[in-house]
Amino acid sequence: MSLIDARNITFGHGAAPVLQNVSLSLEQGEIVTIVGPNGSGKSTLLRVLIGALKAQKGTVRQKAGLKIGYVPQRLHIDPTLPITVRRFLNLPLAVSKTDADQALITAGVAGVAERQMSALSGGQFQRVLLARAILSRPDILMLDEATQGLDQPGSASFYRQIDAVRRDLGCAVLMVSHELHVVMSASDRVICLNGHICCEGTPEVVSAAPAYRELFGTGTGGALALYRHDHDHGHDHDHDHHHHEAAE
Ligand SMILES: Nc1ncnc2c1ncn2[C@@H]1O[C@H](COP(=O)(O)OP(=O)(O)OP(=O)(O)O)[C@@H](O)[C@H]1O
Repeated sequence: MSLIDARNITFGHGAAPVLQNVSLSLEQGEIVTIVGPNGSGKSTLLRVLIGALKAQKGTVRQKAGLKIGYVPQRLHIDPTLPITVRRFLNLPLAVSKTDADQALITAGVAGVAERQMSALSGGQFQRVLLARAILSRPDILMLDEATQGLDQPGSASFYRQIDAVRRDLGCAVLMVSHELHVVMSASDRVICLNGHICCEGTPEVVSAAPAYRELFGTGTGGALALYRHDHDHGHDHDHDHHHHEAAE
């Protein structure tokens, strides 16, 4: 079965629904990106999927024993509170020194273990969060706008790291992002969310879809073609859209 399978999710923080009839499933090893405007329910959807929020309608089924490594959108650490990277990695569960060091290597920040969290650059900080998520040996890595505050080379490099981590752990990746061209190029599947799912499919299919263009314009087409790494294999999970032409 799928790692996670959400069907017809409806959720509201108050009276007005934020998510309406959203269905999504994730298969082993896939990289799926959720894009959508501010306030479109992306973070809320991730929190429903991990079980932090309970859907008012619909079901979320997780494969038995599923482990999710969650990298939040923001994590505020009080700068006056001294805490080393190594201590941080031992929260909430103690891990061995070897495992911690290995996770830092996998996340691309070998050697920062004894530094203060407050002394890390934005990119290093996000990689330490990634290392902490890796330590649980997740089946799914979930990243919520994990590259906020990084410049474009910084986030491109972060996403390359994610790809490497996926290969190392063999996990699936579900991420939320605003950076359409960088992220879409690295995804097997893109889901365009605006309270409901507007369109979904391969990056090419989504970027050509009218609903996507209405939300984001057509400006990313060229960049997408540039950044897209070549997939020479077929995607057998293409969706039923009729527009299969690549982005211009
Ligand atoms: N704890 C909460 N209580 C009340 N409303 C909330 C809460 N969290 C989010 N919302 C509202 O739910 C809607 C969706 O928020 P969400 O954070 O899921 O959107 P998002 O797509 O992740 O946005 P962004 O791109 O700005 O991060 C917004 O209108 C937001 O104000």
